[in-house]
Amino acid sequence: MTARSESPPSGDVALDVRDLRMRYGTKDVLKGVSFTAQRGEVVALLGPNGAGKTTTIEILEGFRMRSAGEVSVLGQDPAHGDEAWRARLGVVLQSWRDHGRWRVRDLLGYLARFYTPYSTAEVSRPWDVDELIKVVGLAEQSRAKVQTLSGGQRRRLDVAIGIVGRPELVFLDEPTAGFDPHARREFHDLVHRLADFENTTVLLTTHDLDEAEKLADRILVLDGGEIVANGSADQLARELTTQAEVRWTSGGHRNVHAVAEGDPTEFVRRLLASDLGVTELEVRRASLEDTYMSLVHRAETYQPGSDDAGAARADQAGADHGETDQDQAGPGPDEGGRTDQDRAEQNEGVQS
Ligand SMILES: Nc1ncnc2c1ncn2[C@@H]1O[C@H](COP(=O)(O)OP(=O)(O)OP(=O)(O)O)[C@@H](O)[C@H]1O
Repeated sequence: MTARSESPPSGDVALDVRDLRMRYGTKDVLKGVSFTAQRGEVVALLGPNGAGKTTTIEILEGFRMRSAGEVSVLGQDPAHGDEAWRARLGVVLQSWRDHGRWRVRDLLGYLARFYTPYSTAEVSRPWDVDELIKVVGLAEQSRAKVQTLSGGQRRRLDVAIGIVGRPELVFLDEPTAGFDPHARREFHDLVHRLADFENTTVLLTTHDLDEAEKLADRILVLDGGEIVANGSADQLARELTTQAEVRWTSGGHRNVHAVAEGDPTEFVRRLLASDLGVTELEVRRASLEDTYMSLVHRAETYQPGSDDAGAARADQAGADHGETDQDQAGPGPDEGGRTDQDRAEQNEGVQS
């Protein structure tokens, strides 16, 4: 591993990842991933199955050796992290099935004791077990055997185990998989509490865009081995998909027009000024899900040298030129950039 070539991160930086690369055999899974996370920041790592999220987290936790790149986790290279450094981290893995015969409180109490030597003037370790049990919503199950817990309760226990040492940085790999909406909301409150009151940095992976939007200060989208987006949910929706959909009814037909770039106001103004007899006008901004899908789609179809790239571009061109009758009847020129899905919706709108 090379020495750090740039200045070390400031004390407010919990995670500093530069040009991280990971190769399994001949397969490059991470191709130069760079990002930082500040103390107290909640960062969500999104990406399709197999994008390399778990690999990234495992490298940052020190469980997996990277192929190349520079990584600093709480000021330490995880490849050389000692016990004292590890005590400052919390880890919640995807699945963990063990200690079934232990009772919830006994297990947490047992694990908590390992953190006592790592208590500092700034951070008192471990977490008081009874308080922690309340915080994660397991007070009623405190005396229950772990094997009797439901899936959601079990996941809460996983989280409790991950934070019992009052970590400064928590890695959560798909923490709410299997949660019901109530448990999910309680978990979100817990993450906010960790970040806001304990100044804990949280790096979580999720497939739930709604969750990423609600929880994360910043969203990283990993695809094709690279970070293809990095920003708040609002920034991603604003900067990456400027697309909006204008829907209206005229002459008994539903219509959809995708405004790919800029402000839909001008289109709407022309629409209303036209003699189309417009009713039920609705302007819908791209959601985070739209943004995410278009990002991943873009990253997957536009890889240089990929056999699919030409076909994908041809598809895109087809979509751009695939004007429907309704487009021609519309109030102005097509802003272009529609996807196949948009086109399908348009056709559906025209025919309905
Ligand atoms: N130990 C390993 N040996 C070889 N290949 C691996 C190994 N671990 C992961 N991979 C491969 O690396 C890629 C990234 O896997 P990873 O588990 O990091 O993705 P992920 O983004 O977490 O996926 P998911 O959303 O499905 O959990 C996948 O193609 C996977 O098959």
